[in-house]
Amino acid sequence: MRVPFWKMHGLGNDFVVLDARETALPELLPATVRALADRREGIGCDQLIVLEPSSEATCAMRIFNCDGGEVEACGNATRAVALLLGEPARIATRGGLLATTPGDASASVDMGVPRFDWDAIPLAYAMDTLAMPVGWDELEQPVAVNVGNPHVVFFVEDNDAVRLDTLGPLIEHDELFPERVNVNVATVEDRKTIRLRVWERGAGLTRACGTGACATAVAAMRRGLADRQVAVHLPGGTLTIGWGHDDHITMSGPATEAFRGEFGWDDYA
Ligand SMILES: N[C@@H](CCC[C@H](N)C(=O)O)C(=O)O
Repeated sequence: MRVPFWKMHGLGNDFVVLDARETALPELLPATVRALADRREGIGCDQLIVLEPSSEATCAMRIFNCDGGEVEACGNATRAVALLLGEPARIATRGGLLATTPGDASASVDMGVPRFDWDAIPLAYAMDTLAMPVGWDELEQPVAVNVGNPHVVFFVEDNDAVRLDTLGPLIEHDELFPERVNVNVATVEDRKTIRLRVWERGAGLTRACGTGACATAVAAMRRGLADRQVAVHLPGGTLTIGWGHDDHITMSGPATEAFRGEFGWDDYA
């Protein structure tokens, strides 16, 4: 079976997008996801995205990290899919129903309402999620936020100096996080500007993470460090994040189609 795909990215966080809205695909096993995502032997991506039909939305979007695991949310991929759909849409994800508005090589997404209760993150036991009494070396007292998927956010003097390649996996796999966690290290430049690096659950260091930008912006706003709209600068570029008085987060930023192709399913199954 030949399967067409789009290769897309949002600020360098890249995706292989498969369209199963009209023609169903065979069952997607974790090993197939890993093989397609492999940058040496496969097509290569941080996340594999599958579009499916939905009775409640324009389409459903399934999200798989490059380690093969299926997850609830991906901000950058939602903007990429918004661009593919080409008109205002509602996209059903495991993390919630998202309203999207495409622009010219960009898109805005209503990312829904963030959650802060310890069991909604989820954490293994009850604690204050605005200043968690935990630490890993120089990373201490993070904020925990669920924006469809789980995040912890550490505010530091200089986020470029943090050894995220070693601390990220330690924190991701800590038993405090029963569903693992995305790890954000952020430096607040001023009330409208944040610098961010992200260790993504199931994908490692990426050029950008849309949900990480949302979680970090909301965490900074809850801590009283930032205004209700901020520019979040990631290694791959900048996202604008707002947290409205209706409690909804809005994310705006670029999305890019890199190329299209097709592959033989049996080569990866
Ligand atoms: N790159 C994404 C997030 C992808 C999922 C994440 N790694 C998780 O496991 O929750 C984004 O742009 O939000």
